Amino acid sequence: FVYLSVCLTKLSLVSWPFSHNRLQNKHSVSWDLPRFVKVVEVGPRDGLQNEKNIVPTSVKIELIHKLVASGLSVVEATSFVSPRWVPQLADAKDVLEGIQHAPNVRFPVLTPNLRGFEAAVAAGAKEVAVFASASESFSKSNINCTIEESLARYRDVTSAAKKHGIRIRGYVSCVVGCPVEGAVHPSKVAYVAKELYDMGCVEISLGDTIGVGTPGRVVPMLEAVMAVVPADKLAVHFHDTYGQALANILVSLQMGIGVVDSSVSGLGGCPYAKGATGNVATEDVVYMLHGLGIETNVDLGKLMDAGDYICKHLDRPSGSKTATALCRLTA
Ligand SMILES: CC(C)(COP(=O)([O-])OP(=O)([O-])OC[C@H]1O[C@@H](n2cnc3c(N)ncnc32)[C@H](O)[C@@H]1OP(=O)([O-])[O-])[C@@H](O)C(=O)NCCC(=O)NCCSC(=O)C[C@@](C)(O)CC(=O)[O-]
Repeated sequence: FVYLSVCLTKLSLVSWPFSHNRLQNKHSVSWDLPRFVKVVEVGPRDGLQNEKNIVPTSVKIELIHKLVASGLSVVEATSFVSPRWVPQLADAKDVLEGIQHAPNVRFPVLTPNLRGFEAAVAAGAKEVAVFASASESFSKSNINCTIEESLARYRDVTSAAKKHGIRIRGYVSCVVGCPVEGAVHPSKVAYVAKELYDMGCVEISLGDTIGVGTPGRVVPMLEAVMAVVPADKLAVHFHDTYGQALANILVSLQMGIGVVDSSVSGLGGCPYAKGATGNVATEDVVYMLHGLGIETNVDLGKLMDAGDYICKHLDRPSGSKTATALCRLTA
């Protein structure tokens, strides 16, 4: 009986979407949620970049294929950064050349400078991402330059990308807090986001790199950014260090965001952000979105298969609460 009632509760949570209209409230945050959310899977890049033991290229490629098989249409594959800075991703060229490219699936890769961009294009990249920071200290520790220097580099990358017809995404890190400077003012985030948007980034992903944000801090940050960049050009990227990521995603959706970054099994952490844990788990995000009646085109079972594959390889339990709970139910 206990088993049955747990299953029924689970089913009811998954299959009875919220009535969007019934839940209107009086405040600025609305229950008018999007019908579809694009989930950007960053596990193979953000998830693996911090792993000490080198993951074989073949395992990275198989992981990417499993993620695609689950229905994800954007999988960030790797980074063309200095192998001295991120040894785990030194096989970027082999990963990008080894994956099976499908017509409706995009595989963006991180490029910190023109050199990385050129290497990515030579390996077949059709989409790249540049990554700036809203915090001066984090910019220094992550890419060894000031915010302004990074923006100058990215102007070179974006103009080269335009010539090649390559889609370009921009990240802003430390949108709520910085591991060195503490709280980051929303105006700094808005400034960097607008610069990236103006230079031609078609989507700006706002990263709570160390996962310190709460909805109370995320809402004013988004308000500041949305005053200068349209909401439909924004994505959110939460790490789950303090267990706030799903709450932060929910308020972001309520404010009109329709793109969410996440990492299978909650893998991740930035090598240059001490103490930061993984991204919010994709399985948890998909479970919440489906529970809200929001479509993602992602098959949760197949996604869990991808998570299981990489967790077995890394010899660690999944960081996804959803995957853990559903595995227990079926054990
Ligand atoms: C930007 C640099 C290269 C500057 O690094 P540098 O040391 O200042 O620059 P450099 O020009 O002196 O280059 C150092 C070495 O790297 C080489 N190099 C130079 N560029 C490249 C390249 N593209 N690809 C391959 N190699 C490269 C270069 O040739 C040289 O080689 P060496 O002479 O020592 O043999 C370095 O700091 C770097 O690679 N940083 C990347 C760090 C990184 O990937 N961090 C994690 C990203 S996660 C993040 O930012 C947050 C995000 C996006 O996930 C969102 C969030 O969570 O909030």
